[in-house]
Amino acid sequence: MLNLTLLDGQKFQITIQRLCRQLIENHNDFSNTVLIGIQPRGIFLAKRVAEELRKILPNDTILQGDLDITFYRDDFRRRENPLVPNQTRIDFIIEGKKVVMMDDVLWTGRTIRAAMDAMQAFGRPEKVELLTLVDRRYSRHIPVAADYVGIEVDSIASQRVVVSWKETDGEDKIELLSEVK
Ligand SMILES: O=P(O)(O)OC[C@H]1O[C@H](OP(=O)(O)OP(=O)(O)O)[C@H](O)[C@@H]1O
Ligand SMILES: O=c1cc[nH]c(=O)[nH]1
Repeated sequence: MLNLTLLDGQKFQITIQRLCRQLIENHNDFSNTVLIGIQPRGIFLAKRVAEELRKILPNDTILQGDLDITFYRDDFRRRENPLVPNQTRIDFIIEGKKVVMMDDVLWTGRTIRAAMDAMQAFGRPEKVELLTLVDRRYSRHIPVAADYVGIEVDSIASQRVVVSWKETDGEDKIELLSEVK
């Protein structure tokens, strides 16, 4: 396996901060905006973004929840091994709110499609946006585009992008993994 580091350390943090500034530019305060991280790995991004926003806007209430999409996946019945669901934790109203969905990687777009379905159970938002840390370009199976992008990566299907987080993995890092034959 060949591991290429695309982003880490201070540059990783600067990218998160830039995404926060872009959110502030578009949303001003966060009184009508909520952040939703997609389980399992989008929640690390959503929590980090929420933490940074709270530092920049200490007087704002930043609402952040976790959305599990397991039962909305289009391959739910096709999997050989049963999928184990994660927790959904949305303890606020999303009806009429601006929702910023977050996931670490955007690839085929199927996770985001499932997230749109899963979110319907919680009401009708005024608007939904998508923030992703890594956009693997030209690989969509579904017409999904992100409104906020950390980095864009050109890659082939056999490669994999892996995002590591300081909180759980010991360091902030985005890697592109390629199989060497
Ligand atoms: O745009 P997509 O093709 O849906 O890929 C993006 C998703 O893939 C990853 O999850 P995971 O490692 O669980 O992959 P999986 O959804 O393919 O199982 C990642 O954390 C995103 O949620
Ligand atoms: O490269 C990829 C593709 C899907 N999901 C990931 O986490 N990485």
